[in-house]
Amino acid sequence: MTQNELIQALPKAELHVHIEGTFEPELMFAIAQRNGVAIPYQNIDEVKAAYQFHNLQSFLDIYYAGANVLLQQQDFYDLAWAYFERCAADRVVHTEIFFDPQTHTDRGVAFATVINGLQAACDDAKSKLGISSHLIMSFLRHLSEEAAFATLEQALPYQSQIIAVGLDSSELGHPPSKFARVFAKARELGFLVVAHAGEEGPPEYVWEALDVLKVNRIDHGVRAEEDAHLMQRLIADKMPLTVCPLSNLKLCVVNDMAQHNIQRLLKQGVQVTVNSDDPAYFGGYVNANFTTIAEALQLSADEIKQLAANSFESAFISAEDKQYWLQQIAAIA
Ligand SMILES: Nc1ncnc2[nH]cnc12
Ligand SMILES: [Zn+2]
Repeated sequence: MTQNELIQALPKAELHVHIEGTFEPELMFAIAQRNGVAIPYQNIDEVKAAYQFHNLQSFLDIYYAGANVLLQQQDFYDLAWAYFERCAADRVVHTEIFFDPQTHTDRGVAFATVINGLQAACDDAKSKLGISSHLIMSFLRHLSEEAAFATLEQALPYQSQIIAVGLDSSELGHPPSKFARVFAKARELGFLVVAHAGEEGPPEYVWEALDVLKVNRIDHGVRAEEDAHLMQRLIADKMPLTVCPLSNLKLCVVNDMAQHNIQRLLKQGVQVTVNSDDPAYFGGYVNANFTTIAEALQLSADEIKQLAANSFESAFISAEDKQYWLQQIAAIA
């Protein structure tokens, strides 16, 4: 079996994907047209030409603009369904999907419109494609903690459909500690918690995510490598990092995939996983992330299998389900 055949054959879980970041230009045009919303592009080539980023913020500006065309429940359904079809093609059998309610509610779209559309697609993914999923509601960290509290309040009627809360958007200048109280409240209510930390931000932000927010997983976390004590802590706690290689390359977190630290982190015993983050913007879904690092870093078959196994170890699924998928992985030669 070639490396790419192995990657294709392995069952995988995706734990770091923003549903708004799966918005392919073709679907964006179709939804813009049916909703009568103008977009600042004439055609698909113009869209793709605009996707040149030099840091996180330059991406976020374009990402939030793209989300503006999403208005109806059907739009959120179509967005998520298109993503699930990509999962099926990549043998992603379980996915934990971020959505950013504030990106939509701040434009006057009801919370119910967003979550009902996404949930209907999750239900169909289970019944038609056999893909299980969870939703993770992410707070936008460039907005206030008060706004995050208001969003948490809006989510309460849907709590059974939301496994965790997260923290995303512009990292620098918005440390995890800014959201200490709202995360404490979310934990008290029974939500699991995750946070983007150590993508562009320093190791101190990863410490805060661990010690102040008390996260169950760190999203990105690649800058943790700069702090030896933090590395020891992540390893001792078996703290998952949801790493997104193509994202890191496109947002200039790394300059060259051959320099990406995911293999070093793996070798040191950090529980790293491979994820797509915003695949419509960064050039590929889960398997493209795997194949790109496998080639650039010369990953061994065992390392590739370990990364797939880590995705289930790190998922918010039952011990029985973890065991089942780990056995499936072990059975692949
Ligand atoms: N990579 C990323 N970092 C922070 N916020 C995001 N929102 C969508 N993608 C993101
Ligand atoms: Zn992300």
